[in-house]
Amino acid sequence: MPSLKTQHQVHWLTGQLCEYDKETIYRSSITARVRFESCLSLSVAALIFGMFAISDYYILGFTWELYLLLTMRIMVVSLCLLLAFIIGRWGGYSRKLWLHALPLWILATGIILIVPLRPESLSTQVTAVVVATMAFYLLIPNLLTVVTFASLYLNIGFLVSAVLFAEISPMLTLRIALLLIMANVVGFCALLRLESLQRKQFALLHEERDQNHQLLKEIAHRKSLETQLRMVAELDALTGLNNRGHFMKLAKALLQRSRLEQVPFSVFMIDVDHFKSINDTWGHTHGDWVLTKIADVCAQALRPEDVIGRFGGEEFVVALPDTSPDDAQIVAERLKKKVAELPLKEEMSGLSLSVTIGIAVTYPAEDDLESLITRADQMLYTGKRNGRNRVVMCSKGMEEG
Ligand SMILES: Nc1nc2c(ncn2[C@@H]2O[C@H](COP(=O)(O)OP(=O)(O)OP(=O)(O)O)[C@@H](O)[C@H]2O)c(=O)[nH]1
Repeated sequence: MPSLKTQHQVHWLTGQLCEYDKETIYRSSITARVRFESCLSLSVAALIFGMFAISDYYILGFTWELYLLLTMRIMVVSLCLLLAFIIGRWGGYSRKLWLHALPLWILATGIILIVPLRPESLSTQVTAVVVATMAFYLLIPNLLTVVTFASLYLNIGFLVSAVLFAEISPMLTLRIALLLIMANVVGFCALLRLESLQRKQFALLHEERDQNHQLLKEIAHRKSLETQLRMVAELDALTGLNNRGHFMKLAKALLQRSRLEQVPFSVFMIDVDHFKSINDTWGHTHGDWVLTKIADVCAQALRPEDVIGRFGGEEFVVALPDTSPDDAQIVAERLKKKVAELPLKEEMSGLSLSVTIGIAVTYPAEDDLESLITRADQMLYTGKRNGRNRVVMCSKGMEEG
């Protein structure tokens, strides 16, 4: 089993997985979370942005600047809420990246536009820009690349706007620039760490899941091999019946149970009559076919609790627990009849297929299996001697019938 040592390459600057396919899978896996969180945080950000209209009123009073600001805020809030709704319904990083970038750029534009309309409250606005920058990086879930560009746009735009409309001194410009750079560096590094950690964790989980999947496949493969091996060891390849060894094992267990339950136990030895001539006349393939058909008849005619085996060649053996001599006779006759009625291949129409069945019954089940089989075999050969196509019974204390 491979160990969990694969290094998951995360890009040092973007925090994204270097393998495109893995990055796509990662983005798809977080789609639902991204939709919900983006929708929520964008809505909150838009509403907070809108609420600053109150301070606009206190600073500007009913002036044309206030109306302009109100119009701008309403547009920004409406657009952001609309985009938050769209992202909540359909947004995901994997394909619609622009959809996630757009609200950040709209918010940034809104913040930049405040400077020319309220140049006297620049210090408050610097704080607002720093807070907005940190919110871009850390609160609104987005890709590092998307956030970085939106944040640079906000910061550079704000600085240029401050120089142009608030006419700040070079020294103040430098101080504000340094403050904004610091906010960006902190935000960028924090998000970079977060992004790469999340992806590494995801990649590890994914790898672990792959390995578990591989392990399950391996287990299933081994189980199927085991089943195949068991079948080879226990079943006859031609007929699918138990082979001799496995039959003996199962039949011994049945005999033991019959002994404990004090019920009769019967054994059939079944031999196909004149089977050699079937082989000689139609070939071994047809002979094999006949054997499989007889095996099917046995399987269908007997109870599920009876154990059937191929004893060798054209000879079958059946163990029937809780079966009295009378019942055994009836079952064997029925079996013989079903074999005789077997529909044969067209070219074998001249064949009258039959079996001879020797039965041995023990009650109480005091004999061992080997001696029961020997007695059934003796009955079988009695049947063969007496003309075949018959059932011959011998039970303990009984003469052959
Ligand atoms: N097609 C085929 N023939 C088999 C198989 N195993 C044994 N035989 C053949 O079965 C034949 C058994 O012949 P015999 O033992 O003379 O028995 P029989 O011809 O059925 O005669 P009776 O049992 O006395 O009625 C032999 O020719 C074997 O080669 C098998 O798996 N497939």
